[in-house]
Amino acid sequence: MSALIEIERLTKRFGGFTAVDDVSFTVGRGEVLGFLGPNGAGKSTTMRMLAGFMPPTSGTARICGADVVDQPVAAKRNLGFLPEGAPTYPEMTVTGFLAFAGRIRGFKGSELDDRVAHAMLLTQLEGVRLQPIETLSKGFKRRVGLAQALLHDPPVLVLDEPTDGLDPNQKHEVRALIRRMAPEKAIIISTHILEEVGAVCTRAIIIANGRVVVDAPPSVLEEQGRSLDEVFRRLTLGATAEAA
Ligand SMILES: Nc1ncnc2c1ncn2[C@@H]1O[C@H](COP(=O)(O)OP(=O)(O)OP(=O)(O)O)[C@@H](O)[C@H]1O
Repeated sequence: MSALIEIERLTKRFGGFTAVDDVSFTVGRGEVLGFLGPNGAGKSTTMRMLAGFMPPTSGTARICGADVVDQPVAAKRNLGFLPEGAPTYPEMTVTGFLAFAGRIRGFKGSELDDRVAHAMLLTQLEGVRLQPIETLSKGFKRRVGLAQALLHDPPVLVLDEPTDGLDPNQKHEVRALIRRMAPEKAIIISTHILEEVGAVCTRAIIIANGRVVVDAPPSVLEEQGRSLDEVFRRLTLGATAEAA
């Protein structure tokens, strides 16, 4: 079976600046891809294009075979996307926002209630279910975004820094949740926490200046006698200095 995520020669230019430069890779079911790179490397821009939030300058992205530009509804049906930052609609309560997201996905009645309750259970949000999102701490806001991404149990998850702002216990919980879901899904997570890659990822891609510089399982990178931290610095320090 073909890969659930297919990115081919994806490129994004902002004026004369190339943020994502000819990036190609695929992710199959059962893979958790760690997407790494220094600040400004192009991770969020790549994820936004894959999620259909930003049109590419050139190249294509497909989710379960559906092109994110030409077949956006089919692509989004199979995608859960956690963008950077906090969920929109800050004045909504947690359940209000998740029910709204569920209705947009076409759920109603008891199925909608069940999906909202299950997503809150997975992300441990029951204690704040009636609180407006704007009054939540950063970590809880992050978990609301994650609950929204999981609501329809999609086969593809694209999670931009899913553990950003979480306390150590919650980081542990979210990593365990990703590992539990992994066999059935294709998952991309971006992170700056290199230990997270060893903990949850089956594969790591490092990008620098918008280009892929490494694509390998974390164990292979570490087998070369270097820690992932060393590999990261060796491959990206030059790139950052060049860009500066
Ligand atoms: N809408 C935009 N207009 C102009 N430049 C942009 C826009 N969005 C992103 N960029 C630039 O593209 C580059 C890549 O940004 P991106 O947010 O994808 O990086 P990142 O790898 O996710 O970084 P970080 O680790 O800091 O989140 C940066 O130089 C950024 O300033």
